Amino acid sequence: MTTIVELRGIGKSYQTTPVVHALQPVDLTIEAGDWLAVVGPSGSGKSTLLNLLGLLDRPTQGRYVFAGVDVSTLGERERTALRGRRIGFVFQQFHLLPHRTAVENVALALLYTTPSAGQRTTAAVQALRRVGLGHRLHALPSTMSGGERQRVAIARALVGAPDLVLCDEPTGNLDSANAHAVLDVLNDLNADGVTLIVITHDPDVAARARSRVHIRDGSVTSADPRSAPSATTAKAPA
Ligand SMILES: Nc1ncnc2c1ncn2[C@@H]1O[C@H](COP(=O)(O)OP(=O)(O)OP(=O)(O)O)[C@@H](O)[C@H]1O
Repeated sequence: MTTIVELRGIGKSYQTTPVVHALQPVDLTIEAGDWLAVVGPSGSGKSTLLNLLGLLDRPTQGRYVFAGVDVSTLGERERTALRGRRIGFVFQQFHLLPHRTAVENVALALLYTTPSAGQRTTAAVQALRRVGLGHRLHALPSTMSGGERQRVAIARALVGAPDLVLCDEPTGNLDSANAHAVLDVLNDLNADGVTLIVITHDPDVAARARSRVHIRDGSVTSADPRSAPSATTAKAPA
C-alpha cells in the first residue's frame, strides 16, 4: 500500500492575542485509494486542517510527509511545485473563469506543466468525460447548473492526475439533486482509485466517504472506536 498523507503530531496555533490553538496535535494516515471525510461544525478547525493538508499553510508543530516527501524540509517554491503537480482542489464556490468554456477552464490547470496546447485540450476533454460532461465541453459556466459547474471544477482538479484531491464543502452551494450528482462522481472517481479528502459539516456528505474523522474545537477524533483517540488513523475498510 502507498501512503499518501502521514501527519505526525501536526498542530497549528495562530499567534494572535490571545493565541488561538486552531488544531491540536493530530496523527493521520491516508493510503492511496482512501476516501476520508473530515466532519465538524463551523470554527472547529476544518479549514485549518485543509490548508495544512494542501500545503497552503505550515503547521506550528509536527511532521507532514506527503507522498513520501517530508514537506517541512521544503522551501516555498518547492511546496508550490509539489502542490501544483500532486494535489487537486475542489472548493464550495467552484472558482471557474466565467468567460472560458468548460474545456478551457480545465485545460488551464495544465498551463505550467504541459507545454503543448493540444495535449492540454486532449487531457481536459478526457477529464470532462470522466465526470460525465463530454456533451458540455464548450459550454460557458453561466449556462451550466451548479452541479455541472462543480463537475467542471472536479475535472480541473483531476486533469493533472494528482495523488490527492482535497474537497472543501464540495456540495455546499448545491441543491440536493445536484449534490447527489456530484457525490456520485466522487464515488466513481474513488472506485477508480482516486484518493479523496472531503471537508464538510454535512453528515450526509460524510456518510458517502469510506471513513470519517470528526473535528471539534480543534481536536480530531476518530469515528472508528478501534482507533486510539490520540492516534487517529483513517484507513479504508478491508
Ligand atoms: N488567521 C487566523 N488567525 C487567527 N485565528 C484564526 C485564523 N484562521 C482561523 N482562526 C481561528 O481558528 C479556529 C478554526 O478556524 P477554521 O477556519 O479552521 O474553522 P472551520 O471549521 O473551517 O470553520 P468554517 O466551517 O466556519 O469555515 C477558529 O476559532 C478561527 O476563528
